[in-house]
Amino acid sequence: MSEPSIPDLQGLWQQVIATSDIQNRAWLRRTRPVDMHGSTLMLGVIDETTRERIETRLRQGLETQLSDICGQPTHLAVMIMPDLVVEDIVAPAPPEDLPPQPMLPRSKPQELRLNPRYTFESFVAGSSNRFAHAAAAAVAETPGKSYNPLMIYGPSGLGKTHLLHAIGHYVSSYYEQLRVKYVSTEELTNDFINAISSNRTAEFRSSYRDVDVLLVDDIQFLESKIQTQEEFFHTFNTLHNAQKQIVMTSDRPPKLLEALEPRLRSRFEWGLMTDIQPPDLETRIAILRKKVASQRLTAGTQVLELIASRIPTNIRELEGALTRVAALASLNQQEMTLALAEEVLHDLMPEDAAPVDAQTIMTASARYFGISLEDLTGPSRVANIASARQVAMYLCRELTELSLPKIGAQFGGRDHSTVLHAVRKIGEKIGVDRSLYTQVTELTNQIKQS
Ligand SMILES: Nc1ncnc2c1ncn2[C@@H]1O[C@H](COP(=O)(O)OP(=O)(O)OP(=O)(O)O)[C@@H](O)[C@H]1O
Repeated sequence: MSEPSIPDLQGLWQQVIATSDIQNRAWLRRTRPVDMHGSTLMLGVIDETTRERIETRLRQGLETQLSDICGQPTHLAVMIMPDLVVEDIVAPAPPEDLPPQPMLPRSKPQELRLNPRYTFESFVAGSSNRFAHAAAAAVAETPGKSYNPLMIYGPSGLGKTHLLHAIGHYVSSYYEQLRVKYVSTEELTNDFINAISSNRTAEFRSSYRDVDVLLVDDIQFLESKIQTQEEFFHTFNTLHNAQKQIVMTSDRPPKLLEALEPRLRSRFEWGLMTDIQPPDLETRIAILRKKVASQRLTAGTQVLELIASRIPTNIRELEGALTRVAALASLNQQEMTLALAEEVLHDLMPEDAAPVDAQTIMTASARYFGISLEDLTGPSRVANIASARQVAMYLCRELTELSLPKIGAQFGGRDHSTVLHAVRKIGEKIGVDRSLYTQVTELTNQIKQS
């Protein structure tokens, strides 16, 4: 290979940045190619933190990418150059009011109430979601500048919320000055109703309009809520006029949100609409593989293939099945074998099982645990009642397509974070508490057969 001249080097490095995973790009913008010696690219970085990141986490992937582009094995030599000018390799440009370099990642999921697991890093892109993933990544990189609004739609459990949270994490990590707000449409509606009843609409407005990125989940729940639609219409206009980013998810494309005001529907179609389809088998296996790695589990390819082939559509169910297989393996202190996976899947997915609703799960749970439905949905914190309630919430999340706020509403108007806590707790506990595992399995069977 003849050595590329310096301008070519910039082009080469931009190609590398463009084909890197989104979560790495902010780091790569803190670098600049300086020279090429033989097959070694000298890379300048602005500080020690960036050097360390590249040396410990990114080097291998970057060298593979470089070698692919150059057509021969190519290596990196990284050096700190504090005076490095990095603006001109930033593409596309960040919003004007930002400094040219991204801030160091910082995490504020607590304030934002984002699920820390829902990041771009943990999202598997495949043919069914590639476009939505790329659009979300573009919006996260340059909020308000690429597609506005961005609307991601598709059936339940396919990663829409995951992508919305990933945008929130990315923007709040790399653009310190930008204010991000994430809400479910149920919360938005409740906030609005509370604001009206307590005469605090001005506060409501500023909390939704003084933001740079507004992320609204499950916008289909605005249907038929005339007053909230009216309010959201003005919020939308204010933000859009100010080039603030709006991202929404929905279970349907805007044109099928029939009970939505036409002027709102048409605004939702202004920017980019992108759907997510059920993942193909390979993507499902890749998702399982990623989950196994992140939870430090061990499972052979055959086991993952079996789970992925049995659960063809909903990714939440896919994860639920893996959790159960892992739980039984842990209880039995054995590997996740094919036989064990078969056993769990047989219980979880009997042939011809009809879809179940929350009411069925709640009635069956109350009966199974010998408590009343009132207790299940009431305020009691007595241990056996609270535990039954958590199991019922867990099963509602696993076996239905209801969102966390909707499940909370079924259980006496509880907050979505209470449901999330229950789902996580039961998911973890079934791996260490055999009697709980048995209860959850028996109850699932009863629900599926009812
Ligand atoms: N491509 C993916 N890679 C990794 N995990 C995924 C992917 N898609 C979905 N998941 C996981 O599947 C689960 C369900 O996804 P999510 O809650 O985002 O679905 P959704 O489309 O928003 O569904 P709903 O409309 O019911 O809220 C989550 O735990 C999410 O992390």
